[in-house]
Amino acid sequence: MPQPKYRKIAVLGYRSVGKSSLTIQFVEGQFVDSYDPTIENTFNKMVSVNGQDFNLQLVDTAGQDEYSIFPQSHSMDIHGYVLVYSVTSMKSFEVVQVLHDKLLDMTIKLSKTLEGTAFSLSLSRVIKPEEGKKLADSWGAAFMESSAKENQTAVEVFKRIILEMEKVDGNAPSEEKKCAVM
Ligand SMILES: Nc1nc2c(ncn2[C@@H]2O[C@H](COP(=O)(O)OP(=O)(O)OP(=O)(O)O)[C@@H](O)[C@H]2O)c(=O)[nH]1
Repeated sequence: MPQPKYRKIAVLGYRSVGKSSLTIQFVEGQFVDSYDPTIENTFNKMVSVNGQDFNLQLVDTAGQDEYSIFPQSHSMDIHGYVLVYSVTSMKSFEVVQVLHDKLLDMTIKLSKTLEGTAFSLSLSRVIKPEEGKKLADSWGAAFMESSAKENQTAVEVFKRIILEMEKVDGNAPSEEKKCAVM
């Protein structure tokens, strides 16, 4: 069995888009209904993807807007980024684009996924899935929509970023096998 690979992932986005809920759903398997603005939280989780164990360190960052000064720490020792917007907030969709530009200014090789938190509120949806997909394609990033209420979609988000990081490392899997979360 190969040694676990250590990977650090930052979850970025505008305020109140569900970064913490998504991260906690993945790490603890529960949905947090209350809103408590994050300063910064770090979580650890072991996952196995395609027979390789990953020791993940997840940095749930404070919500940012276009005027926030991008913390230097968010560009150091990070292997992958999950950029989160809410499908119900145009502002959050604009902010991920600003954050992506800031990341590009700081880092050369980026693994990233764009993540639309779906909030299961299709009535108040303002960003169509096609728009998210188009933006992610223009970045060369993976794209998905998920709900922090559903464990499976939260797991899927982090599995995708692991696969993106593997691609950047030149370890593109020949075929998708399985993902186990421990
Ligand atoms: N219905 C629903 N509510 C969600 C979902 N994700 C997050 N929420 C709610 O949205 C609110 C904000 O979620 P957080 O996870 O705290 O958002 P955040 O992006 O971490 O916020 P900041 O720390 O301010 O940046 C909370 O009340 C959550 O319960 C979701 O997928 N569905």
